[in-house]
Amino acid sequence: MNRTALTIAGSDSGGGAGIQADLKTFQEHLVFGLSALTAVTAQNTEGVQGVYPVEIDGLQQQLDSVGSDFTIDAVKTGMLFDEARIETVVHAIKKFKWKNIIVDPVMIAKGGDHLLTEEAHTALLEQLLPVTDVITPNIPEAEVLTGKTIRTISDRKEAARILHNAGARYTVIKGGHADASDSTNVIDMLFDGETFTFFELPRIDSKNTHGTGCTFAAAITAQVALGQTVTEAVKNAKVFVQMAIAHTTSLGNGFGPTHHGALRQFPNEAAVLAGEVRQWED
Ligand SMILES: Nc1ncnc2c1ncn2[C@@H]1O[C@H](COP(=O)(O)OP(=O)(O)OP(=O)(O)O)[C@@H](O)[C@H]1O
Ligand SMILES: Cc1ncc(COP(=O)(O)O)c(N)n1
Repeated sequence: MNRTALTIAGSDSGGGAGIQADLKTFQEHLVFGLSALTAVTAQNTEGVQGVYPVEIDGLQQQLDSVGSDFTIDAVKTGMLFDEARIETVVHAIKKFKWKNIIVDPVMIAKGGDHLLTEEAHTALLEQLLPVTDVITPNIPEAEVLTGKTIRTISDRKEAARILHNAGARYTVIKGGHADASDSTNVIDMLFDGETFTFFELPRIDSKNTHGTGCTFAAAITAQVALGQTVTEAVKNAKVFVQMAIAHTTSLGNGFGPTHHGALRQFPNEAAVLAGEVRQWED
């Protein structure tokens, strides 16, 4: 295990999203996980009970500690909380010349709690996007970042172009949220600035989807750290998260976490699933 990935995100005490989802996902890929916490959340499957941002000095020192000591193969950002923390993260990315920056623009937890202040949206667009390799918004996040309503695939394409023009080399607009074009399948769309690539698998009817966005972006990060192309990374991450949703064991009383170890536990099923991903370009 000689590849490393750094997650810069919030802690989810419930273990299904945030730093915990990221580190579990890195470990499942045999990538050594490093972390810098932006905030501590008191959270479970029923919601977010409290948000406690880490002091800016504390965040900066974590980034300096890992950046000055480790070679980092890929970096993932999740909950960044506010503009000051975004600036601190962008400063570290530039200072340590980190490459392979995967940005999950986490804004609102499933229960509706804000994990990023509204004032920080501009900082995300103007400061973080120019250093971003892959951004992975869900549909509501893509709508906020682009100011466009997204209902159709063609709306999604337009949003991806806007995010590309804002600096993201690759944009993945995920389809977990209401996808008018097809409700029995979930389509994730990748844009590299020229080509749109679509990845489709059946929608799983489950309420245990807490942390799917974090897990998906962390799997992309791990795959990229291992040297995969972004296209392969997105496809493999989709299989990883599909397995994780398919094998949840309802933990907690609300929206339960996914099973991060499912692909390892059921390798034959995962191999079959990998062959079932419908992938096409446009
Ligand atoms: N019910 C589902 N069945 C199958 N795949 C799903 C389902 N929900 C989400 N996914 C997949 O999980 C990943 C995350 O998608 P989603 O759009 O839910 O992101 P998100 O909203 O950021 O996640 P979160 O709800 O954790 O914030 C994508 O790869 C998507 O295809
Ligand atoms: C610390 C932290 N980071 C990210 C999420 C988003 O995950 P979800 O939308 O599945 O609640 C979260 N709930 N908590």
